[in-house]
Amino acid sequence: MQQSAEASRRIAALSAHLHPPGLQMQGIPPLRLENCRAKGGAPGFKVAILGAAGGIGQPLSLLMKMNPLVSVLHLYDVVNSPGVTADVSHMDTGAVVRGFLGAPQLENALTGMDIVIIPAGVPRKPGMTRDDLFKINAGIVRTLCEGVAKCCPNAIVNLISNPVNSTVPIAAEVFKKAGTYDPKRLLGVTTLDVVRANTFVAEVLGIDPREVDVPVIGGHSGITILPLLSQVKPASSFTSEEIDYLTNRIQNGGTEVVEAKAGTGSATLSMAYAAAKFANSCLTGLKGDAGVVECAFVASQVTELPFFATKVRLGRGGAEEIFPIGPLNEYERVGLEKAKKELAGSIEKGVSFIRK
Ligand SMILES: NC(=O)C1=CN([C@@H]2O[C@H](COP(=O)(O)OP(=O)(O)OC[C@H]3O[C@@H](n4cnc5c(N)ncnc54)[C@H](O)[C@@H]3O)[C@@H](O)[C@H]2O)C=CC1
Ligand SMILES: O=C([O-])CC(=O)C(=O)O
Repeated sequence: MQQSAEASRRIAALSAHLHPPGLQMQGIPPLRLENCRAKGGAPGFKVAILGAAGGIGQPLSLLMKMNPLVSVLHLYDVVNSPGVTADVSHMDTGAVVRGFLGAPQLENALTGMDIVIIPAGVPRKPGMTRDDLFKINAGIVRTLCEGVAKCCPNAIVNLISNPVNSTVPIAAEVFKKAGTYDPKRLLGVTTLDVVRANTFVAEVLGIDPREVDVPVIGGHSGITILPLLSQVKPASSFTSEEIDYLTNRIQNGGTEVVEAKAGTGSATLSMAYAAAKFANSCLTGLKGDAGVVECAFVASQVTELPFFATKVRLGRGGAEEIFPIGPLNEYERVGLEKAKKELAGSIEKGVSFIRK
C-alpha cells in the first residue's frame, strides 16, 4: 500500500521526537516533537530522574511513568539511559518519556522540570557504612545540583543519594552559592524508613501495614533513624523487648538488605516504591491538594540542628509546614540525643565539602 505524502511526513517527524540526539536507534527514522500528534501536552507535571538507569532508577522510572500526575518524564544517566528510555516509553500511560545520556545532556534533561528525583551514585556493599559513600557521591550530588540551580531553580528536589544526612546539606550549600536556595524545595527522602517501620510494626501487631503510621524522625543512617513507637497510629503499646527489636530492625533495615544482596547492591525495589510514594505526595501537594503529610529530611528549626527529619506538610511550595517532634518517652529522648550527636557531624561534613 502507498503511504500518502502527509503520512510519510508525519512518521518522519514523529521519529525525530522519539529519538532525540544521543538516543537514535538503527533503522528507525528520526521524528520531531513539533510535528508529532503526541505532544506531551496533557495536564500534569514534568519530572526528571537523575540516575535513571540504576537499581533504584529503573523501577522508579517505571513507577513514575505510571503516575497520572506526570505529563513529561526525563530519564538521565551517565550510562544506559537510551535502553531504559526506549523500554519505559512503550508503556501505554500518559507521560511522554525522553532520555538523556551523559554530562552534555544534563541541562536539557533539567530544563523546565517541576520535580527532580536524584538516586544517582554508588550503593553500599557489606561492611560499609552510608558515610563510606561520601567520597564518590558528594561530588556527584554537587554536579547534579549545580545543574538544577542553573536549569530549574524552582524545582522541588527529592534527594535519595547516600549519605542523605550529608548530601542534603551539600545540595543546600550548592543552591546557596548559586543564589537559588529555597529550603522548602529541598527534601531528603527518608520514606523507606517509614515504609519499613510500618511493615515491621504491622507484623508485630498482626495487622495490615496499610493501616499503620509510624513517624520516623532524625536522619537516614543507623542511630539517626529514630522511630517514634509511642506515636504509632493506631495507638498501640509495645513491650520493652518489642521496642528494642523494632527500633533495631528499623535502624538496620538498609544493612539487612545489603547483607542479603551479598555485594550486589542495596535496597532498590522497596526504595523505588518509597521514592514513588514520596514523589506522588510532592506532586499532589504541587497540584494544590492540602494536607499531604510525609516524613522528610529538611532544613528545620525543630531542634538546634540545621537539618532534621520530621513530618512535613507538602504543598505548592514544597515542605510548607514542618511539624514538631511531639511528646517522647524516655527511651525516645535518649535515642534523640544520640541521633543528634551523630547527625551534627554528618551535616557539618556536607557543609564543609562545599565551603572548604
Ligand atoms: N535514601 C534512601 O532511603 C536510599 C538511598 N539509596 C542510595 O541511592 C543511591 C543509588 O542506589 P542504586 O540505584 O542502588 O545504585 P546503582 O549503582 O544501581 O545506580 C546508580 C546510578 O547512578 C548513576 N550515576 C552515577 N554517577 C552519575 C552521575 N554523575 N549522573 C547521573 N547518574 C549517575 C549510575 O550510572 C547508576 O545507573 C546510592 O547512593 C544508595 O546508597 C539506596 C537505598 C535507599
Ligand atoms: O542501606 C543502604 O545503603 C541503602 C539505604 O539507604 C537503605 O536501604 O535504607
